[in-house]
Amino acid sequence: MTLPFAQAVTERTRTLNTRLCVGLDPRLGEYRDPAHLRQHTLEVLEATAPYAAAVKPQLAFYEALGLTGMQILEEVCAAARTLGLPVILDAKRGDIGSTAEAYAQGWLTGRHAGAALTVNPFLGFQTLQPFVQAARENGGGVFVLVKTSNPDQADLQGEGRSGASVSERVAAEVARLGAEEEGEYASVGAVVGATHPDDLPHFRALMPRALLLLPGLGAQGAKASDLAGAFHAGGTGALVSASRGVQYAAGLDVAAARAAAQTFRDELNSVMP
Ligand SMILES: O=C(O)c1cc(=O)[nH]c(=O)n1[C@@H]1O[C@H](COP(=O)(O)O)[C@@H](O)[C@H]1O
Repeated sequence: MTLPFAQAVTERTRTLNTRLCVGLDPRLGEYRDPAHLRQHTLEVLEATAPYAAAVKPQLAFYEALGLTGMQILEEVCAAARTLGLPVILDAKRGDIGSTAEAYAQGWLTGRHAGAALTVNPFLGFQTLQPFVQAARENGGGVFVLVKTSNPDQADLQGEGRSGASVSERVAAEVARLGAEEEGEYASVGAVVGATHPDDLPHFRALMPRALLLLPGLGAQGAKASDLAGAFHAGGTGALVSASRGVQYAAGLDVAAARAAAQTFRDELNSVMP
């Protein structure tokens, strides 16, 4: 039987001793044509899979190629499933409830059952419900944007008049949703940028049963050695993702992508609590 997303990730972290999430964000400008992009992306996926606890295709790069891109995305997801790799669909979706239902149907059910989706809570906490429900019913997961990795996140995510930042209010909702579920980690996780290492223990404590997704390793400047605060004892509870830093570690060299994934994995392992 297939494990639900959060358990599948945690199981893979323990079995393979890795908490790296390989991001697959293929940029057409790096390639001769979409066929070349497809081939390289699938090669990077296969080469880095042994070092990865999960894989995270960013939908924007596939959507940018229209129908061809969507076909490539489906192939990437199917290849990941064949390799036993949990898939995080990075789409940052969010909309009023009835529209959210359609997004949830498209990305968390059917062929994408068991996958996780990044979701944007900006329209209100009720709008998270269709995603959470679809994830729970289909053994999937959601990662709610709590504190994103970009420098200008504080425009909206910083402290407001109540004293609690928007990030902290979203974190409280993630914790509340997680508390509704049984098991070690809940289906509702959270994005917290790896670029905010000093904040990680705080958010870890605010969302004790959430799987945290930490983007920003490599290209955005985050360092594996600063990220221990996101993990629980035993080195579970978080995934650290790098996209450009793996896929384009040295141009299109697939061996370099594999080596970069291995190095990130080892650097993370060396600081685990
Ligand atoms: O949800 C995400 O994964 C995400 C959240 C965030 O706060 N910052 C962030 O960079 N990301 C995604 O993580 C990836 C980062 O790519 P690299 O900077 O190349 O590793 C991109 O696909 C981003 O969309």
